[in-house]
Amino acid sequence: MNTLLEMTGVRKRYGGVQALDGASLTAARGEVHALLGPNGSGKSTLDKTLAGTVVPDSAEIRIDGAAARIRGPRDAHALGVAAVYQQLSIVGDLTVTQNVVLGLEPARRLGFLDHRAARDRAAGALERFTAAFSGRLPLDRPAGSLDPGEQQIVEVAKALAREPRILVLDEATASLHKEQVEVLFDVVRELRAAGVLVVFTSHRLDEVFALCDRATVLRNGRTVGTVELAATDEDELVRLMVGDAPHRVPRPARARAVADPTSSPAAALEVRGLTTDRLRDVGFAVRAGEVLGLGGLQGQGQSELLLALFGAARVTAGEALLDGRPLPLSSPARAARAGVALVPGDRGRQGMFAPRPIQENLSLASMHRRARAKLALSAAAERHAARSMVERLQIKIGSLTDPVSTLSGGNQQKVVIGKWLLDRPRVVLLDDPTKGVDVAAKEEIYAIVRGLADDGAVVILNSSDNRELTELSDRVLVLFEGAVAEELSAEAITESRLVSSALRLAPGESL
Ligand SMILES: Nc1ncnc2c1ncn2[C@@H]1O[C@H](COP(=O)(O)OP(=O)(O)OP(=O)(O)O)[C@@H](O)[C@H]1O
Repeated sequence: MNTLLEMTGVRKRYGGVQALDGASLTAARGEVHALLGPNGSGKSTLDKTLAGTVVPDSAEIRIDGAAARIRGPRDAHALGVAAVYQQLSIVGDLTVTQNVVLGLEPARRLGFLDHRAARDRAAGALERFTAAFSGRLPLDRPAGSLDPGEQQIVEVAKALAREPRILVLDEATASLHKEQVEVLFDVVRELRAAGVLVVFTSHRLDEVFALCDRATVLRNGRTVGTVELAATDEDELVRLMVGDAPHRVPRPARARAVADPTSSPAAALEVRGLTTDRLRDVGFAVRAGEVLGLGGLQGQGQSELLLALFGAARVTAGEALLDGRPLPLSSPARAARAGVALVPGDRGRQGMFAPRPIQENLSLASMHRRARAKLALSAAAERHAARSMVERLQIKIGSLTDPVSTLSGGNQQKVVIGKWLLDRPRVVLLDDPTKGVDVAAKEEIYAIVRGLADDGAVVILNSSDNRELTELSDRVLVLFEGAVAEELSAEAITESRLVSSALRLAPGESL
């Protein structure tokens, strides 16, 4: 093997948490190497150690056989390491070009930045995303005006402009549309052919199998093994990731009675003619105990529909009835009081209060309900409820009183989910809930969602993961351009059918 990178004995402690406890990683040039592990196992910390944004307590790093001292991002850049994280670092007010050249040192002429050279360099990096992509990124627009997927692409372009020999992609596909993921993968394959080492972190095992050559698995801050992906399967990987603990909650024979109109009660939630800036005349009915999936290409109004039902979009026409009574669509506070909960996809902005303690975040949703019942929320009750959710979702924390911002990405998302599920809502709106959540916790979340439905809640699920839609939905509405284009009944919900419905609706729109 043509080894390019060797990291051994990497240790990092944050306060009471031993994030890395002697982790190691050995990878070759011209390889796409996956870094896998449950939430909080230390993947991001290892990525950041390599990129110089985390300084480890101890580590031995060799690049191309030579000892490497990485004490900051500049050291990493000098050694040819560039990294892309899920949290964007682009500056919204700067143009795409300015962002891509940020941190590079473009030629200076007579003391001034040579903007043409900078622009050429940015264009060169964006060019790698194939003509289809770069043509769609307006180089002179403020990057803040682009959609999250495009912003993520700018981030990758920024890393490529450094012409790295090691590229770290840490959950870099999380905000991309499927089509954008494909283009990114083509770029990664080109880099591999050119001898670059790509270290790829993702919770999407389908992506890992599609793209990577080998995988190193971390658990509790230690490396538990490195495998050739061609010689392994998903079960083996999951076993390595979660150990011998039972990780798959057996799928209960879900009562399909809800799908049988003759045996089920009338619709609990009825939506009629719902129209907003992005929705056109959306109508459907959901029974209590039913999980309604939302499918289609991403960005066709699925998130908007959930926001509208949560009172967070400007509804210009239409109405929703819950158990025959009008559901207030004018504010999230009123929707929440009526028993509607939204588990948002974008946890950073909508789902939590990052600087506040974990236990407070877990109990915020239920607070108003208890206050209304004139029950004083004792600190002990808050702690007890939070503790049980932490155990159920295996949220990896130091202490319940630590700020949420200290948790790993996937564990933050678990807090957002836990917060709403503690409240036993009547209508549960899930917007890509398990993005970035590890396989074991995903199964636990699925079990909780099914449990809520079995207890009679109305569940509406938007997911970019077709497998998740097939696992959970009793029925799927396929959306296109803000309208319901097709309805798939239980028997028709397969991954291939979901993909073909989405694509068939948008001929020529696959990018
Ligand atoms: N800045 C920080 N302060 C305190 N603790 C931290 C900090 N960053 C990470 N940790 C802790 O270190 C551990 C490892 O976190 P890390 O982000 O590396 O995990 P991960 O494997 O990338 O998780 P995920 O899959 O959820 O992204 C976690 O328990 C996390 O809470």
